[in-house]
Amino acid sequence: MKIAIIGAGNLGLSIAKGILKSNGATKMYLTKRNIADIEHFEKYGIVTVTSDNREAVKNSDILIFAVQPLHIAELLEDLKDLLTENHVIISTITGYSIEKMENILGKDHNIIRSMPNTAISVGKSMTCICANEKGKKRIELAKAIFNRMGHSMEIPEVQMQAATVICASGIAFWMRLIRATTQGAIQLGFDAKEAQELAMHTCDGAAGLLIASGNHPEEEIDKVTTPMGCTIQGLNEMEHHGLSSSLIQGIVASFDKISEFKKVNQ
Ligand SMILES: NC(=O)C1=CN([C@@H]2O[C@H](COP(=O)(O)OP(=O)(O)OC[C@H]3O[C@@H](n4cnc5c(N)ncnc54)[C@H](O)[C@@H]3O)[C@@H](O)[C@H]2O)C=CC1
Ligand SMILES: O=C(O)[C@@H]1CCC=N1
Repeated sequence: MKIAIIGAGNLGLSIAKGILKSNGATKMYLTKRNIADIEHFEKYGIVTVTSDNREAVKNSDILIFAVQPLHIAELLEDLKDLLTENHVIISTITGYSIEKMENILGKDHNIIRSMPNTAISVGKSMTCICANEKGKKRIELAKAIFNRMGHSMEIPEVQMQAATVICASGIAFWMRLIRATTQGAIQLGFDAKEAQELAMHTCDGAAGLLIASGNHPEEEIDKVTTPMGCTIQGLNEMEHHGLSSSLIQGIVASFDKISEFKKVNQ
């Protein structure tokens, strides 16, 4: 598979690392306007780093667009004469609809909209995807690409903004919870490094338990909360201070903000 990542910034490079880690390409182009800080990727034999998007498109089958929303329209206009019905065009652009892409490229292209997160660099992204009519035939291929780098879910396009909050911004929300747990552990006497190790692996274990068992979180909580014990004491104190409520309010605030972008972009 020949893959081009157009816009190798934070997310684009995370995807590149995920592809390299999973041996997901035979050839990979990474493009950026100023390539100085990504040239070292050429040490991986399959990677070509260039600021020439046209060269990357001409030599690739799968095109992953990861530029800021502001730049995508101009970029597609510049490249549209090179895009063929065989290309699989995958956008990661927040808030940029399939309709907008079709308005520039027409309906005869395989267009996939995706929402990965930065954990794609370590093969652990939760990636949501949807496709235009033509691209539906390629959605299994897109899922296979993202499944090599984590887990994917096909969703209706109307849920893309919500998926952005839960999965892409979600990485930051979970990081903050891990940091808070780390701070708590330091207060209880662990050094900073140990504290983070305890917090990260406990978090990983909690998610792993649910993924492997398919259980509801509360079922697993019931197994930990000894009556009159320390777990329920801690949990209830957290809830008195609004733990669940604060998370939900944050998620809704994030969604309100992304919905505002959408209005501005329309
Ligand atoms: N950072 C994240 O966690 C996530 C970001 N996204 C979306 O992915 C897109 C990229 O986000 P980031 O990587 O955070 O942004 P970024 O700003 O780090 O990366 C964008 C890259 O595109 C390059 N670029 C700009 N114009 C270009 C052009 N004409 N040709 C080639 N490269 C060009 C820039 O130099 C930059 O390196 C955004 O649309 C964002 O909404 C989606 C999910 C998660
Ligand atoms: O914070 C943001 O607006 C973008 C969307 C998802 C991740 N970064």
